[in-house]
Amino acid sequence: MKNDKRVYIFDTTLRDGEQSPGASMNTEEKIKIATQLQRLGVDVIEAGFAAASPGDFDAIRRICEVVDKSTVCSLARAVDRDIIQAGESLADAKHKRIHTFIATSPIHMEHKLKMSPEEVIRRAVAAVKLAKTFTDDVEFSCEDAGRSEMPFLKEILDAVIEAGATTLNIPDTVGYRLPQEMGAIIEELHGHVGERAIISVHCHNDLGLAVANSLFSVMNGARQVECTINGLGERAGNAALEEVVMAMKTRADVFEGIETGINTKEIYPTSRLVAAITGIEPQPNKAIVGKNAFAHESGIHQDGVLKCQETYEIMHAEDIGLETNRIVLGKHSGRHAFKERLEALGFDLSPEDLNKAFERFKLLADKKKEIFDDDIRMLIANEITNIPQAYELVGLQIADCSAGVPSAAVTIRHDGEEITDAGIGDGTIDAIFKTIDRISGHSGRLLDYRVEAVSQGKDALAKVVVNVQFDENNSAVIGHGLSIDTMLASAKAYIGALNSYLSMIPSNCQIDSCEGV
Ligand SMILES: CC(=O)SCCNC(=O)CCNC(=O)[C@H](O)C(C)(C)COP(=O)(O)OP(=O)(O)OC[C@H]1O[C@@H](n2cnc3c(N)ncnc32)[C@H](O)[C@@H]1OP(=O)(O)O
Ligand SMILES: CC(C)C(=O)C(=O)O
Ligand SMILES: [Mg+2]
Repeated sequence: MKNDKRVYIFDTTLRDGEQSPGASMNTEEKIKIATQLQRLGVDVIEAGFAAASPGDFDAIRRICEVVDKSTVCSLARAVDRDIIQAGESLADAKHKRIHTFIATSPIHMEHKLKMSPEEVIRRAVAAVKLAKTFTDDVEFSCEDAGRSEMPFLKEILDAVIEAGATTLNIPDTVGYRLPQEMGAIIEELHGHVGERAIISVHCHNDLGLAVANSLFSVMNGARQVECTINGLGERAGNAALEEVVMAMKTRADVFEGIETGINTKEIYPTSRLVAAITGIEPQPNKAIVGKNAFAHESGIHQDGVLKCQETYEIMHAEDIGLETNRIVLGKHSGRHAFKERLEALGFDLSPEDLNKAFERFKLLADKKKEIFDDDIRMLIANEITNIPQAYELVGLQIADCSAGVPSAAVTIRHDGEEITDAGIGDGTIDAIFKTIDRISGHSGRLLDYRVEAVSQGKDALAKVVVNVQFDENNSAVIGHGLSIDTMLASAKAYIGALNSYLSMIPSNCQIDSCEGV
């Protein structure tokens, strides 16, 4: 490791990030992001490419009005017109940088630029000199440095340092390099440049190595890292700022006191803002800012985390500005996590009831991807009640009601015996309720029927509430039913109402003995 400890974070979300297909942002949106990037503590905000369009020029100009701590940077080809526009776009910046670039790899020089290496050096020097007339802070990039020849890189870097460049950026423009290779390139260039300028890296993610390559570069002397929020950027994107920063923080033992100016608690809010504005959501399993990055789904992990967070967490959700980690209840969860969530929701169940509830929870989790708090509340309210379950639904079959007569076959357990019957109705629900009436011998009058979705998603539970009057001398009773299937929830609700009704009448007053009373 080299001695100097400060690594500058150069954010290019508004420039290279905007080069992600579909990520174009308008001026107001860019201002919001720039303001948040400053709050995050980035050292340099690359606000755009002034010559690209009047809109880009205007956005850079406006960003200069609101950003006063971070340096605002404008990108330009090694072309006079671009550099003049970059300089003009930064006129009002408190701290300004012009970033000029030209490709240095044989393939780019020959086929794209159609320039000799000598011409490329001449253009680079002229560009830096012109940029210097606008600001002292000039960055020069050797585009496609990852595929450029080392002697030529050294030659052009010497020339631009002489012309006044203060930061030398070494981009792996096409994401070709492996971490050890990138580290070796940076080590050699850092050794060559010494204290004459800051070495920067700009890694693309074509092989998924942008962050690794950036980290190896830092280990070998790079003191500026160019990166973007959520890893946005041309093609497969750039190195993700949040990953670079959190890797150096979490593995401070390896990075030996390396520091950035980033307030990591602003990482998550910044990520959300960029996702909301660009409409590009990080994948759920994306490191640091993905929806699942601090979520634990399986019972063994949940148990471990509940006992000691560090068993399965190398950093904490709070470090990046998330309120807390997430224990996701689902089919892989165990009793510890389930009990903990019940207690958090205010349920204090006996061990026996907890076991009962856990069994129901597992059955539900087999059918539903994620169990939300509302699902649990309903599950408990519905299943752990003191109402004796005189009748219990065992099975339900309904006939296709798109043509013909709606019908239902219902199996109910009563007094240890399973009874099956079938009936027809004016609709499927009517057929279900009438069949339950036939089996139980109680005839209910449906006063109200309501159905609503509990929790979120396509597989949300259906909650059915019925209000039924089973005899004229008693008031109506409410029944609740919960299932991912609305018909099943309806049958459960109706049977629930029946059980409530039966629990209200004297226990010796069974239907047989009450007949004729
Ligand atoms: C690796 C990167 O991310 S580089 C940055 C990418 N960003 C952008 O391209 C920003 C958006 N770009 C644009 O709006 C346009 O491309 C503009 C305004 C910059 C230029 O548009 P045009 O003048 O129509 O040129 P066009 O884009 O078609 O071609 C690029 C030209 O610039 C030349 N060029 C490319 N890079 C450089 C450079 N760094 N320095 C000098 N010339 C360059 C090319 O050789 C080509 O020149 P030619 O017209 O003589 O063949
Ligand atoms: C303009 C340069 C720095 C760039 O984006 C790249 O080479 O990827
Ligand atoms: Mg780039």
